[in-house]
Amino acid sequence: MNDPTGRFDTETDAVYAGASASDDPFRFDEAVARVFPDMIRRSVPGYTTIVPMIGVIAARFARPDTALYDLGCSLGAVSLAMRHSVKVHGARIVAVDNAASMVERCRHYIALDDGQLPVALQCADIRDIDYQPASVVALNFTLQFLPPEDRDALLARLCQALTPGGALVLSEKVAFADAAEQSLLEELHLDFKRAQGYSEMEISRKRNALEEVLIPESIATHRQRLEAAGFEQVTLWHQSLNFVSILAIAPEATA
Ligand SMILES: C[S@@+](CC[C@H](N)C(=O)[O-])C[C@H]1O[C@@H](n2cnc3c(N)ncnc32)[C@H](O)[C@@H]1O
Ligand SMILES: O=C(O)C(=O)C[C@]1(C(=O)O)C=C[C@@H](O)C=C1
Repeated sequence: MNDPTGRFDTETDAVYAGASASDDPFRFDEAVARVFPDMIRRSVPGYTTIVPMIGVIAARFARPDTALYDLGCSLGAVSLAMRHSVKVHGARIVAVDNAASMVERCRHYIALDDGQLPVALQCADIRDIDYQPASVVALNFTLQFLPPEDRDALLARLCQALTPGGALVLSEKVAFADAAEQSLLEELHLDFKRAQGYSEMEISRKRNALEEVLIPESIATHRQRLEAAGFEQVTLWHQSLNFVSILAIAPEATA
C-alpha cells in the first residue's frame, strides 16, 4: 500500500523535551508544524495505517466532478493519500486548515508531489467555509479539537454537502464510559508513547497542554451524532487503543 506518511521530513519531536518548554495550552504553531510527521506517528497508534487506508476508501467512494475534502489537513498526508489513489475524472481535493504554519508547509509538500488530481489549499476555519458537492470528506483527528457544541452543526452540514452514498471518514481519540476500560486503554496509550521514546516529562507536559484543547468523546456519542446528522451507515472500521476511525455513509438518493 502506498504510504504517504513516509513522504515527509522526519525531524524528531522534542516540543515538550527541553527545560524551556512552555506550559501553555497545546497549539498548532510553528514548533509543532516543524516536527508534526514525527509527533503524530509517535503519538497516535494506527496513524500510519489509517492515512493510506483513507486513500483506499476514497478510491471506492470518489465520484466524477465532485470535491474530496481533507478537513484539518495539517501537512496534507490525507490529501496526498487520496491524490495517489483516486482515479475518477474531474475529482478535485480541497484541503483546509486554520493553522498558518501547517498550511505554509502543506503547500510545499503538495508542490513537491507529482500526483495528478488538483489540490486547492485553504487557510480557513472548517466551521466557516461553504461546502461544494463532495463524494468524500475526511476529518482525520480534527473534530476532537472543535468545541463539542460546534460538532453537531458541522457534521450536519457535511452530510448535506455529500452526494448520495458519499463517505465521511472520522478519526478521533475517544474516551470510554466504562472506567476500567478507559484506564486500561489510556495507560496502554501512555505505554505506546514510552515505547516510541517519549520521556515521562514529555508525556505529562503534553497531556496537560492537551487538557481542554483535545476533547475526546465516546464511540457511542460519535455514532449518535453521525446518525442525527443524517448518515445512514456508520461503521467503526479501525481501532487501536483509544484511537478510532469511523466510516459514515450518506443516504442514497430516493427515487
Ligand atoms: C491532529 S491534526 C490533523 C492531522 C491530519 N489530518 C493528518 O492526517 O495528518 C489537527 C489539525 O486540525 C486543524 N484544526 C483544528 N481546528 C480547526 C478548525 N476549526 N478549522 C480548520 N482546521 C482546524 C489543526 O490546525 C491541525 O492541523
Ligand atoms: O492524545 C495525545 O496524547 C496525542 O498526542 C494525540 C494527538 C492527536 O490525536 O492529534 C494530539 C496532538 C498532536 O496533533 C498529535 C497527536
